[in-house]
Amino acid sequence: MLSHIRNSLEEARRALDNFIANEQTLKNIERAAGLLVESFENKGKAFSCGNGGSMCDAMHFAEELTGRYRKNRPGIAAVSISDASHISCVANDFGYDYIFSRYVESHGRAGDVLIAISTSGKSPNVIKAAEAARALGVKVVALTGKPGSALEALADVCICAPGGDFADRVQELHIKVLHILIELVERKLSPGNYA
Ligand SMILES: O=C(CO)[C@@H](O)[C@H](O)[C@H](O)[C@H](O)COP(=O)(O)O
Ligand SMILES: [Zn+2]
Repeated sequence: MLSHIRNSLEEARRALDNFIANEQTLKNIERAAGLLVESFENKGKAFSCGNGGSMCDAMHFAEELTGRYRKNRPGIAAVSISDASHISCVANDFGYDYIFSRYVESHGRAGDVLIAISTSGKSPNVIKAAEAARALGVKVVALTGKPGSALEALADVCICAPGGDFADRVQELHIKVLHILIELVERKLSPGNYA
């Protein structure tokens, strides 16, 4: 048991070390934060979506913008596409592949930002959301695993977080990226919190 615990933590440390060492990745995080800040400053909003653990990440991201991250400040317009009644209706009537894109089509406006999260970069519903966003002029920030995915090809900015053959290490990097994005947005929109 102990060796599995140690191995898992060391694997996570290696994934994080490799991630930090990629200068382009850090620049992409900076660019993604810039897109979010520009959108919020112009009365835009952020959507976030993903499947399974990535839906939890999408929810986590949005609630810390509308609610609270480190310190109190005015709410910021962000919504995760996770309403169960919407998802059950669209999945039932149109198909699971459309659960996110239909929402983006309903609420998306040019200048908004979609945070599209998929560890494989292959989930059809996340890809369709990115396609719907592009068609509307909504900027796409993709969080994926290995570089070269279909989702990356649709993104204005892609933050690739390679983490091996499984989703878990990738997701652990994604939540770090999401927290950094929130912090960068807060630093820009509520600088007093970081004085
Ligand atoms: O959280 C995990 C695995 O850590 C799973 O629930 C995982 O999110 C699901 O298998 C997703 O369906 C994977 O989708 P994606 O990341 O490839 O788009
Ligand atoms: Zn958090």
